[in-house]
Amino acid sequence: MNKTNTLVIKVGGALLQQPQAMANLMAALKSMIAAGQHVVLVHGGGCLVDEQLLANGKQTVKLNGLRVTPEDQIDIVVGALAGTSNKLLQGAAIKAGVTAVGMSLTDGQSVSAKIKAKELGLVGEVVPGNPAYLQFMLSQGWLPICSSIAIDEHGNRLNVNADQAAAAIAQLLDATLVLLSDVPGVLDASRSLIPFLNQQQISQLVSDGVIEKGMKVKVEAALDVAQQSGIAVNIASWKDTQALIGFANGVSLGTQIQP
Ligand SMILES: Nc1ncnc2c1ncn2[C@@H]1O[C@H](COP(=O)(O)OP(=O)(O)O)[C@@H](O)[C@H]1O
Ligand SMILES: CC(=O)N[C@@H](CCC(=O)OP(=O)(O)O)C(=O)O
Repeated sequence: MNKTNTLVIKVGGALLQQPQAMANLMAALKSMIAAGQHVVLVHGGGCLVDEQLLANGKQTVKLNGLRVTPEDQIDIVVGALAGTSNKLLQGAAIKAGVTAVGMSLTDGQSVSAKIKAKELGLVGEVVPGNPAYLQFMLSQGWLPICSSIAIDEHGNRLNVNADQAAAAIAQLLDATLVLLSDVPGVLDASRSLIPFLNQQQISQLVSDGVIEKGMKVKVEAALDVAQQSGIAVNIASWKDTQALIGFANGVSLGTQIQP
């Protein structure tokens, strides 16, 4: 664990379709917060975005794991991520007895954002900004629940990949980062869990096509944080909440991405 005793936990969107798993996660977070652990929850919601785009007759295009976000899709994306996904998680937190604050990336200038690349449309890249807003909430023992929607200096709403969003928040708070997904961690070509990965092994697995799509974005965000902070980043499943509690007490978890 890091020196600030802060854990940034990112959950992928598939969790939001499983109420029992959300309840289990919130119960685990409640016990961690009661034990004095500071926790920030950053969330995705890619599958809810998919559903809403489909319901509105829109096509989804992804480039290197990132959703191309044209202007005529941004209302739907913001609604699905900063609205439905954020409030589903806040509801689960409140039901579990956790004091939770729903927020998005640019609240209190926590991060600053700009358009990542013209061909991606309204997709943002973010860098750490001012930690004061998050630090205040953590000092109260509250759980900030942060969506991956940002706003740039021109007022444009931007869609940020949630793993990259969590990486920026972890850097902002000098925190330990855990990325929880619907798989036990990074899997090898025969679908076995890889316990440790360094930069060289990651490059090899990416060029072999074993790590691809959303996992490629995730592993690269994890490596970036690990190398900048010197603290390993773990990729694991949100299904095993006991393992998460164990991790807060020093037990290994999923795949460890090493600096
Ligand atoms: N080597 C790999 N190990 C595990 N999952 C992988 C790998 N390569 C690709 N994936 C895919 O990446 C997915 C996780 O990324 P993503 O869908 O973006 O998750 P999340 O929504 O949790 O961020 C897995 O469900 C799996 O389909
Ligand atoms: C630019 C970009 O790709 N944004 C993502 C944001 C949500 C996300 O990352 O959700 P998961 O963590 O559930 O995958 C998207 O639109 O799907």
